[in-house]
Amino acid sequence: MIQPAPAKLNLALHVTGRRADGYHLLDSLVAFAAIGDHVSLQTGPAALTVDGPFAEQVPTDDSNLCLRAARAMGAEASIHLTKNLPVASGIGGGSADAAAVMRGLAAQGWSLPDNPAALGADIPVCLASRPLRMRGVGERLDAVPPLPALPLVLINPGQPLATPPVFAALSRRDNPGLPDPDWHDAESLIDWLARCRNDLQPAAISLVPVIAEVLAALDRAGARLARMSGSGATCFGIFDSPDAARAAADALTRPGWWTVATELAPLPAPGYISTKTGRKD
Ligand SMILES: C[C@](O)(CO)[C@H](O)COP(=O)(O)OP(=O)(O)OC[C@H]1O[C@@H](n2ccc(N)nc2=O)[C@H](O)[C@@H]1O
Ligand SMILES: Nc1ncnc2c1ncn2[C@@H]1O[C@H](COP(=O)(O)OP(=O)(O)OP(=O)(O)O)[C@@H](O)[C@H]1O
Repeated sequence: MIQPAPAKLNLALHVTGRRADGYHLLDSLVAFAAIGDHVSLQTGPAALTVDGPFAEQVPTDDSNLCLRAARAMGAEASIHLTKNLPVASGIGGGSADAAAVMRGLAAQGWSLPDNPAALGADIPVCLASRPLRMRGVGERLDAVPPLPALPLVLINPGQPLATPPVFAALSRRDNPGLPDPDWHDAESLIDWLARCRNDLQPAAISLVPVIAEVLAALDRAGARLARMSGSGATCFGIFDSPDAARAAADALTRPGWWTVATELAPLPAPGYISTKTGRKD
């Protein structure tokens, strides 16, 4: 059984506070791209094999989030991961993989872990794998108006960036939350997004300055809006048409950069999981 593990995009991400345990309170519009990793699962002794363009950057020992997800469900599974997404890149690769394993095992009758977020703050939203407003430290998920088709270019400049140092480099942690979700087409969504930010972006640029170059390159290539996702370093640009996105991706190919033209993922197929209820849709 093959499960998609689509790339997570924080189209907007506001940091609104910090809990006593050091985790940050977020308010984020999260969506998923039509590109991602894949996991396939077979019953059998716990094992992991990995292929794909970024296979060499992924740990294959017990620390791999695929194996940790299976273990958290008490399941024995032989897992094959195709790693198409850059690692430590702000698009949730490891969380998407773990969520895909959980979805696959749940479809085979295993129960989801009591607290999927224990493996990563992004796992609840990746389990749902549909556009949502994410709040708290990732556990509060609310529906949003349907998102329009969005032609996208994703660029990762080839420098892995771990999440904790980006949060640590924040200069403010008490920013206002997102404006009320209010869009009905691509134009109104872009207008709404332009009123939002990624509060982690300046902190990430202070650690990996090439992120600013990626954003400027997306702007120059005609992006209607260019922004970093998550804790970086991957950035996305929104374009007027799939042709414009493809042309920009061709023009923005640089040695060491991962550049892809894509779009938002279609809504999840039957079988995806709502974490609030733990039921299959
Ligand atoms: C930045 C986001 O990608 C936005 O979607 C996520 O909030 C991060 O999700 P994630 O990578 O699954 O994060 P985790 O593996 O749970 O946390 C990694 C580290 O990031 C910091 N962290 C993470 C999430 C959060 N709300 N506040 C934090 O301060 C903590 O130092 C934590 O130890
Ligand atoms: N299946 C996996 N895929 C990617 N990374 C994994 C996996 N399992 C464990 N890891 C480890 O998790 C770390 C974070 O990787 P990941 O790609 O999830 O980060 P990220 O893209 O920054 O995620 P986020 O958007 O949630 O911040 C990596 O340094 C890697 O060593």
